[in-house]
Amino acid sequence: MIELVTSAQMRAIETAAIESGAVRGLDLMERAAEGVVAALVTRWPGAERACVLCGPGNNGGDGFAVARLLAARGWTVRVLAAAGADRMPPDAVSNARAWTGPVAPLTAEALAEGPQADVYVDAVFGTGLSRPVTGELARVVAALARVSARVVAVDAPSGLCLDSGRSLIPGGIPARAALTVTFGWRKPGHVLAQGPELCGEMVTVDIGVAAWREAAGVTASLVTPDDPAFAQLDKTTAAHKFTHGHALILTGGMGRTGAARLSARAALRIGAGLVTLGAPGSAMMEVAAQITALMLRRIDSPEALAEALADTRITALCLGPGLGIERAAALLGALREGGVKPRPTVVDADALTALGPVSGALPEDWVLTPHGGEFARLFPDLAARLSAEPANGPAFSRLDAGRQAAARAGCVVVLKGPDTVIAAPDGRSSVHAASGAQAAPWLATAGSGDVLAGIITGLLARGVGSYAAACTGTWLHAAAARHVGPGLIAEDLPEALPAVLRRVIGHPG
Ligand SMILES: NC(=O)C1=CN([C@@H]2O[C@H](COP(=O)(O)OP(=O)(O)OC[C@H]3O[C@@H](n4cnc5c(N)ncnc54)[C@H](OP(=O)(O)O)[C@@H]3O)[C@@H](O)[C@H]2O)[C@@H](O)CC1
Ligand SMILES: Nc1ncnc2c1ncn2[C@@H]1O[C@H](COP(=O)(O)OP(=O)(O)O)[C@@H](O)[C@H]1O
Ligand SMILES: [K+]
Repeated sequence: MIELVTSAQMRAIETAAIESGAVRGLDLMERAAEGVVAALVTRWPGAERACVLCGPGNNGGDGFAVARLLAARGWTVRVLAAAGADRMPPDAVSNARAWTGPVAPLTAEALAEGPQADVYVDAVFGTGLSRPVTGELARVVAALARVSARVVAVDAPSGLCLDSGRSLIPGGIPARAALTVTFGWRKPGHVLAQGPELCGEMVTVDIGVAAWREAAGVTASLVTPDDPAFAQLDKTTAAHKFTHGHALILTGGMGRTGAARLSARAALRIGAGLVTLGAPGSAMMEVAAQITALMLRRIDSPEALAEALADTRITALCLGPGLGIERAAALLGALREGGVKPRPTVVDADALTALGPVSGALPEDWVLTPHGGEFARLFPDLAARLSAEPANGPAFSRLDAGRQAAARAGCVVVLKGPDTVIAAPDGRSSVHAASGAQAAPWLATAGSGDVLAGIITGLLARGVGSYAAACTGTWLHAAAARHVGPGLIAEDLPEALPAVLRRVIGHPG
Protein backbone atom coordinates (compact mmCIF):
# COMPACT_ATOMS: atom_id res chain seq x y z
CA MET A 1 0.00 0.00 0.00
CA ILE A 2 1.27 3.47 -0.85
CA GLU A 3 -0.18 6.13 1.41
CA LEU A 4 -0.86 9.64 0.21
CA VAL A 5 -0.24 12.47 2.64
CA THR A 6 -1.85 15.89 2.37
CA SER A 7 0.08 19.13 2.89
CA ALA A 8 -1.44 19.58 6.34
CA GLN A 9 -0.60 16.01 7.27
CA MET A 10 2.97 16.49 6.07
CA ARG A 11 3.31 19.56 8.27
CA ALA A 12 1.90 17.60 11.23
CA ILE A 13 4.39 14.78 10.64
CA GLU A 14 7.33 17.16 10.33
CA THR A 15 6.23 19.03 13.44
CA ALA A 16 5.91 15.79 15.43
CA ALA A 17 9.34 14.68 14.24
CA ILE A 18 10.95 17.98 15.19
CA GLU A 19 9.13 18.26 18.52
CA SER A 20 10.28 14.76 19.46
CA GLY A 21 13.80 16.17 19.57
CA ALA A 22 15.04 13.33 17.38
CA VAL A 23 15.65 15.54 14.38
CA ARG A 24 15.99 19.25 13.53
CA GLY A 25 14.06 20.99 10.78
CA LEU A 26 17.37 21.99 9.30
CA ASP A 27 18.40 18.32 9.03
CA LEU A 28 15.14 17.50 7.24
CA MET A 29 15.75 20.34 4.82
CA GLU A 30 19.29 19.11 4.16
CA ARG A 31 18.03 15.57 3.48
CA ALA A 32 15.37 16.97 1.17
CA ALA A 33 17.95 18.98 -0.77
CA GLU A 34 20.33 16.01 -0.96
CA GLY A 35 17.48 13.95 -2.39
CA VAL A 36 16.76 16.59 -5.03
CA VAL A 37 20.42 16.77 -6.02
CA ALA A 38 20.78 12.97 -6.20
CA ALA A 39 17.71 12.70 -8.40
CA LEU A 40 18.68 15.49 -10.76
CA VAL A 41 22.29 14.35 -11.30
CA THR A 42 20.97 10.85 -12.03
CA ARG A 43 18.48 12.24 -14.51
CA TRP A 44 20.92 14.64 -16.24
CA PRO A 45 24.42 13.18 -15.76
CA GLY A 46 26.16 15.63 -18.09
CA ALA A 47 24.58 18.81 -16.71
CA GLU A 48 26.70 21.36 -14.87
CA ARG A 49 24.86 24.69 -14.92
CA ALA A 50 21.80 25.26 -12.75
CA CYS A 51 19.42 28.11 -12.22
CA VAL A 52 17.62 27.85 -8.86
CA LEU A 53 14.37 29.75 -8.24
CA CYS A 54 13.77 30.26 -4.50
CA GLY A 55 10.37 31.28 -3.13
CA PRO A 56 9.54 32.95 0.20
CA GLY A 57 9.08 29.82 2.37
CA ASN A 58 10.80 26.55 3.23
CA ASN A 59 10.45 25.39 -0.37
CA GLY A 60 12.76 28.30 -1.17
CA GLY A 61 14.97 27.12 1.72
CA ASP A 62 15.29 23.77 -0.03
CA GLY A 63 16.27 25.72 -3.15
CA PHE A 64 19.14 27.53 -1.36
CA ALA A 65 20.38 24.19 0.03
CA VAL A 66 20.22 22.60 -3.45
CA ALA A 67 22.19 25.57 -4.83
CA ARG A 68 24.91 25.09 -2.21
CA LEU A 69 25.13 21.31 -2.77
CA LEU A 70 25.33 21.70 -6.56
CA ALA A 71 28.01 24.40 -6.27
CA ALA A 72 29.98 22.05 -3.99
CA ARG A 73 29.91 19.52 -6.83
CA GLY A 74 31.49 22.07 -9.12
CA TRP A 75 28.32 23.23 -10.89
CA THR A 76 27.87 26.81 -12.02
CA VAL A 77 24.81 27.94 -10.06
CA ARG A 78 22.67 31.02 -10.45
CA VAL A 79 20.16 31.81 -7.69
CA LEU A 80 17.06 33.94 -8.10
CA ALA A 81 15.19 34.58 -4.85
CA ALA A 82 11.97 36.27 -3.77
CA ALA A 83 12.49 39.52 -1.93
CA GLY A 84 13.10 39.49 1.81
CA ALA A 85 15.19 36.37 2.39
CA ASP A 86 15.51 37.52 6.02
CA ARG A 87 11.76 37.14 6.52
CA MET A 88 11.81 33.48 5.44
CA PRO A 89 11.13 30.77 8.06
CA PRO A 90 14.19 30.08 10.28
CA ASP A 91 15.52 26.96 8.50
CA ALA A 92 15.16 28.67 5.14
CA VAL A 93 17.00 31.75 6.48
CA SER A 94 19.84 29.47 7.63
CA ASN A 95 20.14 28.03 4.15
CA ALA A 96 19.83 31.42 2.47
CA ARG A 97 22.74 32.61 4.64
CA ALA A 98 24.75 29.47 3.92
CA TRP A 99 24.57 30.34 0.22
CA THR A 100 27.60 32.52 -0.40
CA GLY A 101 27.10 33.22 -4.09
CA PRO A 102 25.18 36.11 -5.64
CA VAL A 103 21.40 36.31 -5.57
CA ALA A 104 19.33 37.96 -8.28
CA PRO A 105 15.72 39.04 -7.78
CA LEU A 106 13.14 36.40 -8.64
CA THR A 107 11.50 38.13 -11.60
CA ALA A 108 10.35 36.91 -14.99
CA GLU A 109 12.77 39.33 -16.59
CA ALA A 110 15.80 38.11 -14.61
CA LEU A 111 14.88 34.54 -15.45
CA ALA A 112 14.37 35.13 -19.15
CA GLU A 113 17.42 37.32 -19.64
CA GLY A 114 19.97 35.39 -17.59
CA PRO A 115 22.44 32.89 -19.03
CA GLN A 116 20.97 29.60 -20.19
CA ALA A 117 21.23 26.79 -17.60
CA ASP A 118 21.22 23.02 -18.14
CA VAL A 119 18.71 22.49 -15.33
CA TYR A 120 16.17 24.83 -13.68
CA VAL A 121 15.25 24.11 -10.06
CA ASP A 122 11.71 25.21 -9.24
CA ALA A 123 11.71 25.90 -5.48
CA VAL A 124 9.16 28.71 -5.41
CA PHE A 125 6.20 27.02 -3.66
CA GLY A 126 5.61 23.58 -2.19
CA THR A 127 3.16 22.41 0.45
CA GLY A 128 2.67 25.93 1.81
CA LEU A 129 0.86 27.31 -1.23
CA SER A 130 -2.19 28.77 0.47
CA ARG A 131 -3.78 31.06 -2.09
CA PRO A 132 -3.80 31.77 -5.83
CA VAL A 133 -0.50 32.89 -7.31
CA THR A 134 -0.73 36.31 -8.94
CA GLY A 135 1.56 39.21 -9.84
CA GLU A 136 5.28 38.80 -10.41
CA LEU A 137 5.49 35.21 -9.15
CA ALA A 138 2.78 34.16 -11.63
CA ARG A 139 4.87 35.81 -14.36
CA VAL A 140 7.95 33.93 -13.11
CA VAL A 141 6.14 30.62 -13.44
CA ALA A 142 4.97 31.49 -16.94
CA ALA A 143 8.53 32.50 -17.89
CA LEU A 144 9.91 29.25 -16.45
CA ALA A 145 7.64 27.28 -18.76
CA ARG A 146 9.23 29.11 -21.68
CA VAL A 147 12.94 28.94 -20.79
CA SER A 148 13.48 25.21 -20.58
CA ALA A 149 11.99 21.75 -20.50
CA ARG A 150 14.65 20.68 -18.01
CA VAL A 151 12.83 21.70 -14.86
CA VAL A 152 13.13 19.81 -11.59
CA ALA A 153 10.32 20.71 -9.22
CA VAL A 154 11.06 20.68 -5.50
CA ASP A 155 8.00 18.97 -3.96
CA ALA A 156 5.69 20.38 -6.64
CA PRO A 157 5.67 22.43 -9.80
CA SER A 158 5.07 25.82 -8.17
CA GLY A 159 1.43 26.82 -8.37
CA LEU A 160 0.17 23.23 -8.20
CA CYS A 161 -2.10 22.57 -5.23
CA LEU A 162 -0.63 19.45 -3.63
CA ASP A 163 -3.97 18.39 -2.14
CA SER A 164 -5.93 18.46 -5.39
CA GLY A 165 -3.60 18.47 -8.38
CA ARG A 166 -5.29 21.68 -9.53
CA SER A 167 -3.59 24.85 -10.64
CA LEU A 168 -3.73 27.74 -8.21
CA ILE A 169 -2.61 30.18 -10.90
CA PRO A 170 -5.70 32.02 -12.17
CA GLY A 171 -5.93 31.50 -15.92
CA GLY A 172 -2.60 29.66 -16.01
CA ILE A 173 -0.80 26.50 -15.07
CA PRO A 174 2.49 25.74 -13.32
CA ALA A 175 5.59 25.17 -15.44
CA ARG A 176 5.66 21.52 -16.45
CA ALA A 177 8.51 19.68 -14.66
CA ALA A 178 10.49 16.86 -16.21
CA LEU A 179 11.20 15.58 -12.72
CA THR A 180 9.48 16.20 -9.39
CA VAL A 181 11.16 15.22 -6.14
CA THR A 182 8.90 14.97 -3.12
CA PHE A 183 9.59 14.13 0.49
CA GLY A 184 8.36 11.27 2.64
CA TRP A 185 5.20 10.40 0.72
CA ARG A 186 3.50 11.42 -2.47
CA LYS A 187 0.75 13.97 -1.99
CA PRO A 188 -2.75 13.66 -3.54
CA GLY A 189 -1.88 16.51 -5.91
CA HIS A 190 0.86 14.43 -7.49
CA VAL A 191 -1.65 11.84 -8.70
CA LEU A 192 -4.90 13.78 -9.16
CA ALA A 193 -6.18 16.05 -11.93
CA GLN A 194 -3.32 17.94 -13.65
CA GLY A 195 -0.71 16.70 -11.18
CA PRO A 196 0.66 13.72 -13.13
CA GLU A 197 1.01 15.69 -16.34
CA LEU A 198 2.73 18.64 -14.63
CA CYS A 199 5.00 16.64 -12.32
CA GLY A 200 6.65 14.43 -14.94
CA GLU A 201 8.80 11.66 -13.48
CA MET A 202 8.24 11.36 -9.71
CA VAL A 203 10.89 10.57 -7.13
CA THR A 204 9.99 10.23 -3.45
CA VAL A 205 12.89 10.81 -1.08
CA ASP A 206 12.96 9.30 2.40
CA ILE A 207 13.78 12.14 4.79
CA GLY A 208 13.54 9.94 7.88
CA VAL A 209 10.15 10.95 9.28
CA ALA A 210 8.26 7.67 8.75
CA ALA A 211 8.20 7.00 12.51
CA TRP A 212 5.88 10.02 12.96
CA ARG A 213 3.43 9.04 10.22
CA GLU A 214 0.81 8.03 12.80
CA ALA A 215 0.68 11.62 14.03
CA ALA A 216 -1.31 12.61 10.98
CA GLY A 217 -3.91 9.82 10.60
CA VAL A 218 -4.72 8.11 7.32
CA THR A 219 -6.57 9.85 4.53
CA ALA A 220 -6.06 8.02 1.30
CA SER A 221 -3.79 5.56 -0.40
CA LEU A 222 -2.93 4.51 -3.90
CA VAL A 223 -4.42 1.26 -5.16
CA THR A 224 -1.57 -1.22 -5.55
CA PRO A 225 -1.62 -4.99 -6.02
CA ASP A 226 -0.01 -5.66 -2.65
CA ASP A 227 -3.38 -4.89 -1.03
CA PRO A 228 -4.65 -7.95 0.90
CA ALA A 229 -7.83 -7.94 -1.24
CA PHE A 230 -5.80 -9.21 -4.19
CA ALA A 231 -5.15 -12.42 -2.25
CA GLN A 232 -8.87 -13.23 -2.55
CA LEU A 233 -8.65 -13.50 -6.33
CA ASP A 234 -7.32 -17.05 -6.44
CA LYS A 235 -9.58 -20.11 -6.46
CA THR A 236 -8.98 -23.10 -4.22
CA THR A 237 -8.91 -26.63 -5.60
CA ALA A 238 -11.85 -27.81 -3.55
CA ALA A 239 -14.28 -25.06 -4.57
CA HIS A 240 -17.07 -25.50 -7.14
CA LYS A 241 -18.83 -22.92 -9.28
CA PHE A 242 -21.41 -21.90 -6.72
CA THR A 243 -18.62 -21.16 -4.24
CA HIS A 244 -17.70 -18.27 -6.51
CA GLY A 245 -21.14 -16.79 -6.71
CA HIS A 246 -23.64 -16.00 -9.41
CA ALA A 247 -23.77 -12.59 -11.08
CA LEU A 248 -26.92 -11.32 -12.77
CA ILE A 249 -26.30 -8.62 -15.37
CA LEU A 250 -29.28 -6.81 -16.83
CA THR A 251 -29.26 -5.86 -20.48
CA GLY A 252 -31.34 -3.53 -22.62
CA GLY A 253 -33.44 -4.36 -25.65
CA MET A 254 -32.63 -5.54 -29.16
CA GLY A 255 -29.65 -3.77 -30.73
CA ARG A 256 -28.35 -2.56 -27.37
CA THR A 257 -27.10 -5.72 -25.73
CA GLY A 258 -23.39 -5.29 -26.50
CA ALA A 259 -22.59 -3.28 -23.39
CA ALA A 260 -24.09 -5.77 -20.93
CA ARG A 261 -22.50 -8.66 -22.82
CA LEU A 262 -19.12 -6.98 -22.31
CA SER A 263 -19.85 -6.61 -18.59
CA ALA A 264 -20.94 -10.25 -18.36
CA ARG A 265 -17.85 -11.54 -20.11
CA ALA A 266 -15.68 -9.55 -17.70
CA ALA A 267 -17.61 -10.87 -14.67
CA LEU A 268 -17.02 -14.41 -15.90
CA ARG A 269 -13.33 -13.81 -16.59
CA ILE A 270 -12.76 -12.35 -13.13
CA GLY A 271 -13.98 -15.60 -11.74
CA ALA A 272 -17.69 -15.39 -10.90
CA GLY A 273 -18.88 -19.01 -10.84
CA LEU A 274 -21.94 -18.29 -12.97
CA VAL A 275 -23.04 -15.26 -14.93
CA THR A 276 -26.57 -14.75 -16.23
CA LEU A 277 -27.70 -12.02 -18.58
CA GLY A 278 -31.20 -10.79 -17.80
CA ALA A 279 -32.73 -9.67 -21.11
CA PRO A 280 -36.13 -8.39 -22.19
CA GLY A 281 -38.07 -10.67 -24.54
CA SER A 282 -37.15 -8.57 -27.58
CA ALA A 283 -33.43 -9.21 -27.04
CA MET A 284 -33.49 -12.92 -26.17
CA MET A 285 -32.59 -14.13 -29.68
CA GLU A 286 -29.84 -11.56 -30.14
CA VAL A 287 -28.21 -12.38 -26.82
CA ALA A 288 -28.58 -16.14 -27.27
CA ALA A 289 -26.78 -15.95 -30.61
CA GLN A 290 -23.81 -14.20 -29.04
CA ILE A 291 -23.01 -16.03 -25.84
CA THR A 292 -21.57 -19.36 -24.85
CA ALA A 293 -20.47 -19.76 -21.23
CA LEU A 294 -23.00 -17.14 -20.14
CA MET A 295 -26.58 -17.98 -19.22
CA LEU A 296 -29.69 -16.15 -20.29
CA ARG A 297 -32.92 -15.37 -18.47
CA ARG A 298 -35.88 -13.39 -19.63
CA ILE A 299 -36.44 -10.37 -17.40
CA ASP A 300 -39.00 -7.99 -18.87
CA SER A 301 -40.23 -6.17 -15.82
CA PRO A 302 -39.48 -5.19 -12.23
CA GLU A 303 -41.66 -8.13 -11.15
CA ALA A 304 -39.59 -10.53 -13.25
CA LEU A 305 -36.42 -9.15 -11.67
CA ALA A 306 -37.86 -9.60 -8.16
CA GLU A 307 -38.79 -13.16 -9.11
CA ALA A 308 -35.27 -13.88 -10.40
CA LEU A 309 -33.83 -12.52 -7.18
CA ALA A 310 -35.86 -14.99 -5.15
CA ASP A 311 -32.98 -17.30 -6.01
CA THR A 312 -30.63 -16.55 -3.15
CA ARG A 313 -27.71 -18.05 -5.07
CA ILE A 314 -27.58 -14.83 -7.10
CA THR A 315 -24.92 -12.95 -5.19
CA ALA A 316 -24.40 -9.75 -7.20
CA LEU A 317 -26.14 -7.57 -9.76
CA CYS A 318 -25.13 -5.11 -12.43
CA LEU A 319 -27.53 -2.49 -13.74
CA GLY A 320 -26.68 0.14 -16.27
CA PRO A 321 -24.65 -0.80 -19.35
CA GLY A 322 -26.94 -0.55 -22.39
CA LEU A 323 -30.03 -0.75 -20.19
CA GLY A 324 -31.88 2.33 -21.44
CA ILE A 325 -32.95 4.94 -18.92
CA GLU A 326 -36.59 3.88 -18.68
CA ARG A 327 -35.82 0.21 -18.12
CA ALA A 328 -33.05 1.18 -15.69
CA ALA A 329 -35.47 3.32 -13.66
CA ALA A 330 -38.05 0.52 -13.51
CA LEU A 331 -35.54 -2.14 -12.49
CA LEU A 332 -33.90 0.10 -9.88
CA GLY A 333 -37.39 0.58 -8.45
CA ALA A 334 -37.70 -3.18 -7.99
CA LEU A 335 -34.49 -3.22 -6.01
CA ARG A 336 -35.48 -0.35 -3.77
CA GLU A 337 -39.14 -1.10 -3.23
CA GLY A 338 -39.72 -4.63 -4.54
CA GLY A 339 -39.25 -6.36 -1.19
CA VAL A 340 -36.29 -8.33 -2.53
CA LYS A 341 -33.32 -9.24 -0.40
CA PRO A 342 -30.64 -6.62 -1.13
CA ARG A 343 -27.62 -7.75 -3.14
CA PRO A 344 -24.28 -6.12 -3.81
CA THR A 345 -25.08 -4.14 -6.96
CA VAL A 346 -23.04 -2.17 -9.43
CA VAL A 347 -25.01 0.85 -10.64
CA ASP A 348 -23.47 2.22 -13.82
CA ALA A 349 -24.24 4.14 -17.03
CA ASP A 350 -28.01 4.47 -17.76
CA ALA A 351 -28.88 3.38 -14.23
CA LEU A 352 -26.88 6.34 -12.87
CA THR A 353 -28.76 8.67 -15.19
CA ALA A 354 -32.05 7.12 -14.07
CA LEU A 355 -31.07 7.68 -10.46
CA GLY A 356 -30.74 11.45 -10.86
CA PRO A 357 -29.35 13.72 -8.15
CA VAL A 358 -28.58 11.81 -4.95
CA SER A 359 -30.02 13.54 -1.92
CA GLY A 360 -30.08 10.74 0.63
CA ALA A 361 -28.66 7.35 1.44
CA LEU A 362 -28.92 4.59 -1.15
CA PRO A 363 -28.66 0.87 -0.28
CA GLU A 364 -25.29 0.38 1.42
CA ASP A 365 -24.25 -2.53 -0.79
CA TRP A 366 -24.46 -0.53 -4.01
CA VAL A 367 -21.38 0.58 -5.89
CA LEU A 368 -21.86 3.67 -8.08
CA THR A 369 -19.38 3.93 -10.97
CA PRO A 370 -19.84 7.38 -12.56
CA HIS A 371 -17.50 9.06 -15.01
CA GLY A 372 -17.23 12.85 -14.69
CA GLY A 373 -20.45 13.60 -16.60
CA GLU A 374 -22.50 11.06 -14.68
CA PHE A 375 -20.99 12.30 -11.41
CA ALA A 376 -22.21 15.81 -12.25
CA ARG A 377 -25.76 14.49 -12.69
CA LEU A 378 -25.63 12.59 -9.40
CA PHE A 379 -23.85 15.24 -7.33
CA PRO A 380 -24.22 18.56 -9.18
CA ASP A 381 -23.03 20.69 -6.25
CA LEU A 382 -19.82 18.68 -5.81
CA ALA A 383 -19.11 18.75 -9.54
CA ALA A 384 -19.61 22.53 -9.54
CA ARG A 385 -17.03 22.91 -6.77
CA LEU A 386 -14.62 20.76 -8.76
CA SER A 387 -14.89 22.95 -11.82
CA ALA A 388 -15.00 26.37 -10.14
CA GLU A 389 -11.76 28.36 -10.10
CA PRO A 390 -10.33 27.81 -6.60
CA ALA A 391 -10.42 30.96 -4.45
CA ASN A 392 -7.98 29.49 -1.94
CA GLY A 393 -5.73 26.54 -1.25
CA PRO A 394 -6.13 23.71 -0.70
CA ALA A 395 -8.50 23.50 -3.66
CA PHE A 396 -11.51 21.16 -3.57
CA SER A 397 -10.22 17.87 -4.97
CA ARG A 398 -11.59 14.79 -6.68
CA LEU A 399 -10.81 12.95 -3.42
CA ASP A 400 -12.92 15.47 -1.51
CA ALA A 401 -15.68 15.07 -4.08
CA GLY A 402 -15.55 11.26 -3.99
CA ARG A 403 -15.55 11.17 -0.20
CA GLN A 404 -18.47 13.57 0.14
CA ALA A 405 -20.39 11.69 -2.54
CA ALA A 406 -19.89 8.36 -0.76
CA ALA A 407 -20.94 9.86 2.57
CA ARG A 408 -24.09 11.30 0.99
CA ALA A 409 -24.98 8.18 -1.00
CA GLY A 410 -24.16 5.85 1.90
CA CYS A 411 -22.40 3.49 -0.48
CA VAL A 412 -19.14 3.09 -2.39
CA VAL A 413 -18.55 5.61 -5.17
CA VAL A 414 -16.02 5.11 -7.98
CA LEU A 415 -15.36 8.45 -9.68
CA LYS A 416 -13.72 7.28 -12.91
CA GLY A 417 -10.97 8.87 -14.96
CA PRO A 418 -7.23 8.56 -15.42
CA ASP A 419 -7.21 9.41 -11.70
CA THR A 420 -10.04 7.22 -10.43
CA VAL A 421 -11.15 7.95 -6.87
CA ILE A 422 -12.75 5.17 -4.85
CA ALA A 423 -14.50 6.21 -1.66
CA ALA A 424 -16.55 4.41 0.97
CA PRO A 425 -19.13 5.99 3.29
CA ASP A 426 -16.98 5.12 6.31
CA GLY A 427 -14.28 7.51 5.09
CA ARG A 428 -11.89 5.09 3.41
CA SER A 429 -10.64 6.40 0.09
CA SER A 430 -8.10 5.48 -2.56
CA VAL A 431 -6.80 6.83 -5.81
CA HIS A 432 -6.06 4.62 -8.75
CA ALA A 433 -3.51 6.64 -10.68
CA ALA A 434 -3.28 5.52 -14.29
CA SER A 435 -0.26 7.76 -14.88
CA GLY A 436 3.50 7.44 -15.24
CA ALA A 437 4.45 3.79 -15.54
CA GLN A 438 0.81 2.90 -14.80
CA ALA A 439 -0.65 5.00 -17.61
CA ALA A 440 -3.45 3.33 -19.56
CA PRO A 441 -4.50 5.95 -22.13
CA TRP A 442 -6.04 3.34 -24.43
CA LEU A 443 -8.79 2.85 -21.84
CA ALA A 444 -10.36 5.96 -23.32
CA THR A 445 -12.41 3.78 -25.68
CA ALA A 446 -16.12 3.01 -25.95
CA GLY A 447 -17.21 0.18 -23.70
CA SER A 448 -14.27 0.15 -21.33
CA GLY A 449 -16.52 1.38 -18.51
CA ASP A 450 -18.91 -1.53 -19.16
CA VAL A 451 -16.01 -3.91 -18.64
CA LEU A 452 -15.07 -2.23 -15.36
CA ALA A 453 -18.67 -2.58 -14.17
CA GLY A 454 -18.53 -6.28 -15.04
CA ILE A 455 -15.21 -6.84 -13.28
CA ILE A 456 -16.50 -5.23 -10.09
CA THR A 457 -19.76 -7.19 -10.32
CA GLY A 458 -17.83 -10.44 -10.72
CA LEU A 459 -15.75 -9.65 -7.66
CA LEU A 460 -18.87 -8.77 -5.65
CA ALA A 461 -20.44 -12.06 -6.74
CA ARG A 462 -17.38 -13.85 -5.42
CA GLY A 463 -17.92 -12.26 -2.04
CA VAL A 464 -15.30 -9.52 -2.13
CA GLY A 465 -16.46 -6.49 -0.10
CA SER A 466 -17.68 -3.54 -2.14
CA TYR A 467 -14.80 -1.15 -1.39
CA ALA A 468 -12.16 -3.84 -2.00
CA ALA A 469 -13.98 -4.98 -5.17
CA ALA A 470 -13.99 -1.42 -6.49
CA CYS A 471 -10.29 -0.86 -5.74
CA THR A 472 -9.12 -4.25 -6.98
CA GLY A 473 -11.37 -4.14 -10.03
CA THR A 474 -10.14 -0.71 -11.04
CA TRP A 475 -6.52 -1.85 -10.82
CA LEU A 476 -7.16 -5.08 -12.78
CA HIS A 477 -9.05 -3.15 -15.47
CA ALA A 478 -6.12 -0.79 -16.04
CA ALA A 479 -3.61 -3.64 -15.83
CA ALA A 480 -5.55 -5.47 -18.56
CA ALA A 481 -5.38 -2.33 -20.69
CA ARG A 482 -1.63 -2.05 -20.19
CA HIS A 483 -1.25 -5.72 -21.06
CA VAL A 484 -2.93 -5.15 -24.43
CA GLY A 485 -1.42 -1.72 -25.04
CA PRO A 486 -1.96 0.40 -28.15
CA GLY A 487 -4.85 -0.68 -30.33
CA LEU A 488 -6.91 -1.79 -27.32
CA ILE A 489 -10.66 -2.05 -27.76
CA ALA A 490 -13.06 -2.88 -24.94
CA GLU A 491 -13.53 -6.49 -26.12
CA ASP A 492 -9.83 -7.12 -25.47
CA LEU A 493 -10.06 -6.28 -21.78
CA PRO A 494 -11.85 -9.41 -20.49
CA GLU A 495 -9.56 -11.55 -22.66
CA ALA A 496 -6.47 -9.96 -21.10
CA LEU A 497 -7.61 -10.75 -17.55
CA PRO A 498 -6.17 -14.31 -17.44
CA ALA A 499 -2.66 -13.02 -18.12
CA VAL A 500 -3.05 -10.23 -15.54
CA LEU A 501 -4.49 -12.63 -12.95
CA ARG A 502 -1.65 -15.08 -13.55
CA ARG A 503 0.81 -12.30 -12.74
CA VAL A 504 -1.04 -11.01 -9.69
CA ILE A 505 -1.91 -14.36 -8.16
CA GLY A 506 1.51 -15.71 -9.01
CA HIS A 507 0.55 -18.89 -10.86
CA PRO A 508 3.42 -19.80 -13.15
CA GLY A 509 1.42 -22.08 -15.49
N1 LIG B 1 8.85 21.85 7.25
C1 LIG B 1 9.94 21.09 7.11
O1 LIG B 1 10.57 20.69 8.07
C2 LIG B 1 10.38 20.71 5.77
C3 LIG B 1 9.84 21.33 4.65
N2 LIG B 1 10.31 21.10 3.45
C4 LIG B 1 10.01 22.00 2.35
O2 LIG B 1 9.22 23.07 2.81
C5 LIG B 1 8.10 23.24 1.96
C6 LIG B 1 6.97 23.83 2.71
O3 LIG B 1 7.42 25.03 3.20
P1 LIG B 1 6.41 26.16 3.70
O4 LIG B 1 5.42 25.54 4.60
O5 LIG B 1 7.22 27.24 4.22
O6 LIG B 1 5.66 26.52 2.37
P2 LIG B 1 6.14 27.00 0.91
O7 LIG B 1 5.60 26.03 -0.06
O8 LIG B 1 7.58 27.28 0.88
O9 LIG B 1 5.33 28.35 0.70
C7 LIG B 1 5.05 29.18 1.79
C8 LIG B 1 5.42 30.60 1.50
O10 LIG B 1 4.78 31.05 0.34
C9 LIG B 1 3.88 32.10 0.68
N3 LIG B 1 2.72 31.96 -0.17
C10 LIG B 1 1.81 30.96 -0.17
N4 LIG B 1 0.97 31.11 -1.20
C11 LIG B 1 1.37 32.22 -1.87
C12 LIG B 1 0.91 32.87 -3.01
N5 LIG B 1 -0.12 32.44 -3.68
N6 LIG B 1 1.56 33.97 -3.43
C13 LIG B 1 2.63 34.45 -2.76
N7 LIG B 1 3.10 33.85 -1.65
C14 LIG B 1 2.47 32.76 -1.22
C15 LIG B 1 3.63 31.99 2.12
O11 LIG B 1 3.29 33.23 2.62
P3 LIG B 1 2.16 33.42 3.74
O12 LIG B 1 0.99 32.56 3.32
O13 LIG B 1 2.80 32.92 4.98
O14 LIG B 1 1.87 34.84 3.70
C16 LIG B 1 4.98 31.51 2.60
O15 LIG B 1 5.88 32.57 2.66
C17 LIG B 1 7.83 21.88 1.41
O16 LIG B 1 7.12 21.91 0.21
C18 LIG B 1 9.24 21.35 1.25
O17 LIG B 1 9.75 21.80 0.02
C19 LIG B 1 11.44 20.19 3.26
O18 LIG B 1 12.58 20.97 3.44
C20 LIG B 1 11.42 19.08 4.25
C21 LIG B 1 11.41 19.63 5.63
N1 LIG C 1 -6.96 8.45 -20.26
C1 LIG C 1 -7.32 7.44 -19.46
N2 LIG C 1 -6.39 6.79 -18.73
C2 LIG C 1 -6.77 5.78 -17.92
N3 LIG C 1 -8.04 5.35 -17.78
C3 LIG C 1 -8.99 5.95 -18.48
C4 LIG C 1 -8.69 7.03 -19.36
N4 LIG C 1 -9.85 7.44 -19.92
C5 LIG C 1 -10.82 6.63 -19.43
N5 LIG C 1 -10.31 5.74 -18.56
C6 LIG C 1 -11.04 4.68 -17.85
O1 LIG C 1 -11.85 4.00 -18.81
C7 LIG C 1 -13.15 3.77 -18.28
C8 LIG C 1 -14.15 4.55 -19.15
O2 LIG C 1 -15.42 4.41 -18.60
P1 LIG C 1 -16.68 5.19 -19.21
O3 LIG C 1 -16.35 6.62 -19.29
O4 LIG C 1 -17.85 4.76 -18.43
O5 LIG C 1 -16.70 4.63 -20.69
P2 LIG C 1 -17.82 3.87 -21.54
O6 LIG C 1 -19.11 4.50 -21.16
O7 LIG C 1 -17.43 4.13 -22.94
O8 LIG C 1 -17.73 2.45 -21.17
C9 LIG C 1 -13.09 4.20 -16.85
O9 LIG C 1 -12.75 3.11 -16.03
C10 LIG C 1 -11.97 5.24 -16.82
O10 LIG C 1 -11.36 5.31 -15.55
K1 LIG D 1 8.31 23.95 -6.02
